[in-house]
Amino acid sequence: MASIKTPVTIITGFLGAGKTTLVNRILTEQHGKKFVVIENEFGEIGIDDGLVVHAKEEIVEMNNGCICCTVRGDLVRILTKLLKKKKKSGYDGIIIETTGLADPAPVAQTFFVDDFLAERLLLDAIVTVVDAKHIEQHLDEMKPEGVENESVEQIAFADVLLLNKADLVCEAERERLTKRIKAINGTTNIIETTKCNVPLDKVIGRNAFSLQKILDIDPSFLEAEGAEHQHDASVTSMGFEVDGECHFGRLNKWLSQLMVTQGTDLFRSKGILAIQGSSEKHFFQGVHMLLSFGSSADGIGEAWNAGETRKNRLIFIGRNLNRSELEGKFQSCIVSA
Ligand SMILES: Nc1nc2c(ncn2[C@@H]2O[C@H](COP(=O)(O)OP(=O)(O)OP(=O)(O)O)[C@@H](O)[C@H]2O)c(=O)[nH]1
Repeated sequence: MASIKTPVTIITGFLGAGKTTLVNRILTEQHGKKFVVIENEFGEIGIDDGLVVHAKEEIVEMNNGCICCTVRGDLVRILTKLLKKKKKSGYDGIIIETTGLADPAPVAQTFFVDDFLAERLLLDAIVTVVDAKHIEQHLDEMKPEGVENESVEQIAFADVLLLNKADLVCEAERERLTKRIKAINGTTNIIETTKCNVPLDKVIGRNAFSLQKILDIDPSFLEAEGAEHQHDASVTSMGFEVDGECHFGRLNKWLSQLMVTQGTDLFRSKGILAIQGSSEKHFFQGVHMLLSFGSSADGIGEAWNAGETRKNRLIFIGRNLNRSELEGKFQSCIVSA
């Protein structure tokens, strides 16, 4: 007897575009559905678990590599495990948030080349979130020989595309960008958003993924070991964990300076922080030169538990980053006990 397949939505988009913002929207909106979210982060340590809203939904972290290459085996294992406990956990769908540097094609391929998964899962749509303020500089990047431009791939494979951060650009820029996006992907449905404010039925339950469309873009899509995906080695991720509480004034000054002096090369920065005198978990979010702060008091993540060791986790992704300098500067924001 044929059983109904479980829908899967892939949320992709370049670093800082608004993927987690969209996941948070899906997890908080009243839609009566339960989702399992698989979060994949680029780098040695994960931050996003602390940046998703505190929800009943299950969040599965994959932090030891990029979902489109090194940890694809892990993805198959996680999905297989989730399917085996579906009856018990009773979720309606699965959402996969890729890293900002992922090529979505190999992730999508997982649902066609693994027989067990192909029989039970339906790839509903690839939803690409685009940062209207910063995308052009990434589309324009010249990549080394054999390395794909991830931001182009993410747009090319989009079934639904959110042109996000509409608040940061004027209408003329949005029109220019829309033309550029259509030149890469003429069939995607483009929705302009601010903070991914989109009705959920525009992104979930779309049944929009078309295998034929993908085969037109990439004829080797179904070949199990299709074209090897290569990341741009000049883009690196630096993550570190530091115990203790930080001085907000010093931290703010350092990060603000960093965004100004290195904002072009610093694609993404984020961190979960313990701030002196506060029981909330604080976070910062940087996308190039834009920096913002927030805390668990805003409903993102949870406050520190009584007795929990105060630990700061930070990630910086970009080019020409100096680990010891970043770590040293952060250490100088720590208040001695
Ligand atoms: N001004 C503005 N900021 C936004 C918008 N959407 C998201 N942001 C902010 O952009 C930053 C990055 O958003 P995230 O949702 O974490 O982006 P992401 O794509 O998940 O980032 P990575 O997973 O690190 O690649 C956060 O500070 C968001 O609050 C928007 O529409 N307008």
